[in-house]
Amino acid sequence: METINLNIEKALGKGAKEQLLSAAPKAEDAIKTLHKGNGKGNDFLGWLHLPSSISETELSDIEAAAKQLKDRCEIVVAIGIGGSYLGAKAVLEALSNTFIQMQTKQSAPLVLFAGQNIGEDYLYELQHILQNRQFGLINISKSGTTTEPALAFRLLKKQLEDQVGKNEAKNRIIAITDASKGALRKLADKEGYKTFIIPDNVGGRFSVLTPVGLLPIAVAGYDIRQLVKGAVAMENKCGENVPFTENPAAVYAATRNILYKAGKKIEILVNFNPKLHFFAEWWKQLYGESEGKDHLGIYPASVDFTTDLHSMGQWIQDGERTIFETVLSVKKMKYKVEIPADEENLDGLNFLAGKRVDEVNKMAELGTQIAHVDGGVPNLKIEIPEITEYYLGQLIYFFEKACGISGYILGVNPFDQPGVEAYKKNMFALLGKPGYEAETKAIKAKL
Ligand SMILES: O=P(O)(O)OC[C@H]1O[C@](O)(CO)[C@@H](O)[C@@H]1O
Repeated sequence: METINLNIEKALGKGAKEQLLSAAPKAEDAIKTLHKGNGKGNDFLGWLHLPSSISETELSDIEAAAKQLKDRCEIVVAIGIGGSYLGAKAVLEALSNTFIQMQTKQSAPLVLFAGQNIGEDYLYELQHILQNRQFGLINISKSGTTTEPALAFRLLKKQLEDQVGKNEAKNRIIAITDASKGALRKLADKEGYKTFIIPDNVGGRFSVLTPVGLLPIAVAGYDIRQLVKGAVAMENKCGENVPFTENPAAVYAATRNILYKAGKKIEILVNFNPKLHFFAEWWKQLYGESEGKDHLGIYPASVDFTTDLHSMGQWIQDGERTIFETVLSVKKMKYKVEIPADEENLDGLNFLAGKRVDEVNKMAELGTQIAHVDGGVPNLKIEIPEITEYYLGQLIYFFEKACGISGYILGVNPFDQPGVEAYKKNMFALLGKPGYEAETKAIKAKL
């Protein structure tokens, strides 16, 4: 099996080797701190050895629960937001047929998502689609108190109970939450739902390799063992005793911090494969919530190329020089589409006849890299042999490990997210939640 490969040749320019080597000690310290568990946020390091510590019993339990839903449901709605949503969404978007919702024959339930927004029309349309369908729910919330998923669950639980009765609904609802705390734990225990636990020491954005991500992925029919296997391979490749230059997570973390110090405040995660769109959304939460604090942190952005070359391409080529790119480059496509010759050649495309579509895409990728580097945009490249469970598992762990290292190099606590509370406090105050009387008064005075 191959491994994903990080290429930083086009990232640092002249003196790259020296720059990288002078950044090595900080990265090595960060790795030591992570592995000793004596740094900031050290009660949230459960992800570090998570892949290699998942047991056969845990995997079988997840697969059995997935089967229970598969046997009963044509649609399963995974309810959650942030880290309780994006990991599963990223993997499913990457692996699924892009037009899965149009397919009439499904070998596994269609996994839809809810609780990741408060869109009334979204929820109305989802409820409408679920009418008279055999559906089930996976309700995911680590805290068990997040408003968005709680609201979606209240609506969908009622609908399910109305459609199949309370007893059968219990066979179709699985809760993934804390072992003892939170409203969801209370509710699940009271109703007698099957539950999975999100370990205390694994933060939401690092939880894709727990049941949070694994259960929806297994329900959709994908091989969670391969996903975990890939993550284990990367856990070894980025291990504590791997020398700096051979540890891709350390090199990535060090490189992005060198660039940040040089004024590159925005990192754009680029894909040339639309299936990776949501992988970038997952990555944005991982890096945004981990590093964006104490008025520090690279702003994680993303684009889908070549689509966005026709919208954001101008800015990237010519705008303020505060950006760098990290390109997710997929080597091998799953399918083959050849461009046909055309006798009339009215579109002038006969020079491409006989080539595969991916050959055109690869030249677009190379051409873009050269143009952007020429335009002053440092370029990192992560080569992914192909989009499979195994390589996605590698990619997930690679980014998680690099995120921990990068956060420590930056000097922040990469494992908390205090800033997210501000909007919640205001929303509750505005909605008049009991207990928020003083905040309600204060916020109303601002209106
Ligand atoms: O799983 P929970 O507790 O519902 O949280 C969902 C998301 O909300 C946040 O806590 C932010 O409010 C994220 O860190 C997390 O991934």
